[in-house]
Amino acid sequence: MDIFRVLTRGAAINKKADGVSKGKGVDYSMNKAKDAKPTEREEFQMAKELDFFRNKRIVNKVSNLKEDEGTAVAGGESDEDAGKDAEENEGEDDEDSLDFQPKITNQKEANALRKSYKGNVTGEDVPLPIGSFEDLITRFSFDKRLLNNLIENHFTEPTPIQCESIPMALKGRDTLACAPTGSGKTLAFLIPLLQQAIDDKETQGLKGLIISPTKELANQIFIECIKLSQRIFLDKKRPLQVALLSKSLSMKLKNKVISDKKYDIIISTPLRLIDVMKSEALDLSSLKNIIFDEADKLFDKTFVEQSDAILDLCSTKNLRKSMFSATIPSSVEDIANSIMLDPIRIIIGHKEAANANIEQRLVYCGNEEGKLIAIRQLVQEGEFKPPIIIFLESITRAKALYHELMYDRMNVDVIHAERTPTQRTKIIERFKSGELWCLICTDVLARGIDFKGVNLVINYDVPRNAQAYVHRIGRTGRGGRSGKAITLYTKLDSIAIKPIVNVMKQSGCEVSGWMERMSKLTKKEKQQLKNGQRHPTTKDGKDRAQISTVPQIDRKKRQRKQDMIEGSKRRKYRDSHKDEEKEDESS
Ligand SMILES: Nc1ncnc2c1ncn2[C@@H]1O[C@H](COP(=O)(O)OP(=O)(O)OP(=O)(O)O)[C@@H](O)[C@H]1O
Repeated sequence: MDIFRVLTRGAAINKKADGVSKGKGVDYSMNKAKDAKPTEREEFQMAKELDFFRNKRIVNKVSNLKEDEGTAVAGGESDEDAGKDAEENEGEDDEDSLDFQPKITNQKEANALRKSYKGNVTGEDVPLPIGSFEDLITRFSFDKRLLNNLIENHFTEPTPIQCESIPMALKGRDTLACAPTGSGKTLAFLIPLLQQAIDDKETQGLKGLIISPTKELANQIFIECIKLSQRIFLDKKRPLQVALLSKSLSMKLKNKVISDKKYDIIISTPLRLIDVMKSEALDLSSLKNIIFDEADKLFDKTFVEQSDAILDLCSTKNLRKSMFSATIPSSVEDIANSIMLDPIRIIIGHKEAANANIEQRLVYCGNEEGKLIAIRQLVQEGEFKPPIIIFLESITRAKALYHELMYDRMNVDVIHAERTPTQRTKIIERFKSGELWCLICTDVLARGIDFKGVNLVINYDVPRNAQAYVHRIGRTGRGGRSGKAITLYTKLDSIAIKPIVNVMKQSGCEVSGWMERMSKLTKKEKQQLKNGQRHPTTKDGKDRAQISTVPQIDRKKRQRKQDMIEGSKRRKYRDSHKDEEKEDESS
């Protein structure tokens, strides 16, 4: 069957005459522009307490503020000019010129606000949340340039996690924060971090460190941080400096080509940071804040030693620590309590639930062959609407599905740990621009990555556990949009599927009687899952059939053809990317 033809029929894409997207002038109907308004129906469907992104127009007073200090944000001026303006404007942000009234002034208002978004905040002496970004001005002398940068980027109202965690951080409190995927946790830690770096302008050297488990996520946080730190100068000549600890920067730091005193905020993966620290190329003695994004990942068995090592390297007294994730198991809470001082615990919604904007579905496929058939059925029924992400449990299986769908002439590519950083970045760019419709990947992309318009997530293989499920499906339904997640399972997944059913229940999905009954894990099954044994008889994944519905003989022929195409592609790719590869190696 020529899946491609069916796919293009079912995909419901609008070919725009004016070609909005970068790629081939194709715009997915579901891939809305950043500031596109939801339809009335969508708006209606969004439960009030789940509308984290109340798209209120920029309040008048804030737009007045922008006009008042237009020079500091006007585009096209040189950094130096901007620096002068910024310097001249300093001290003007007194309360007289900005008579904003804070929205949340007392405990009663705070309680009502928390109830509206199902926020549960506990700890000693918990500060009031903010009800709007304006509240920051009156309560914390928030920097006008930072507020402008928020507005310029269309961040006009804080999301619930931002309402809570920003004041906690600005009050200097350690925080453990859990909020749904796609609900704005990145800004929740970046906004106060930037404000604190501005407040602490006398200090030369690193003040804030953000640790992220993957390069892709570190890069994404860096980009957000750059957006918010535009045109902010700490004194006449010195802009607020943010850096991603890339291979090339770490080399420069090690070789003393760049002074480590240059940066105010650094974003890094654990290993890269430890590597730089081993060479004593980064001084952490002025560090005031450390943030662990995807904290449960950073404190699980893969990363815990590295995260501990990082904490050991941070010698500053009164170092403020924060942990953020969409899933915080109790083991991580225990760690948080052991390393933090009087932490405040913020939970938005239910701790083990998925984002409620995501429609979740399970599809029973009997066996491996059934999974491919299910994909083809989704295509035929018009449900396979790009952009789509498909998750698999291993590199081998991701590659196999990629070849299978390529053979069906679908517009797919694959990302896993064996692809080079350049390849990964390129594929992500193509997917973001709409040029690539379907991204196949392993769990390397399961966490944190913000692809705005993803329509559908397919778990081709059942995720390892409930947390992995929540993060994987969280690549859709982000920023207040709705999304769909389909999990394919076979008879081998009879145990592994149970935690997923439980997440569906916690997230308010309708769960049928049989699912309800099957969701209960026996003691033995719990132990099995703990040991990584996810189906009743054999060790995890070992006897899964290969991904293919094609007879052996055809498969071999097809493989030979595929190898030739791949070989030729690789040669072409190598020729055209020689320089980049060299750069990768040297950086
Ligand atoms: N106050 C806001 N107003 C409008 N959009 C926002 C706001 N805060 C964040 N966003 C947008 O929401 C999207 C999701 O945010 P973010 O990536 O921080 O989610 P997250 O909670 O960290 O998700 P995950 O758990 O998957 O990492 C981003 O596109 C971001 O730009």
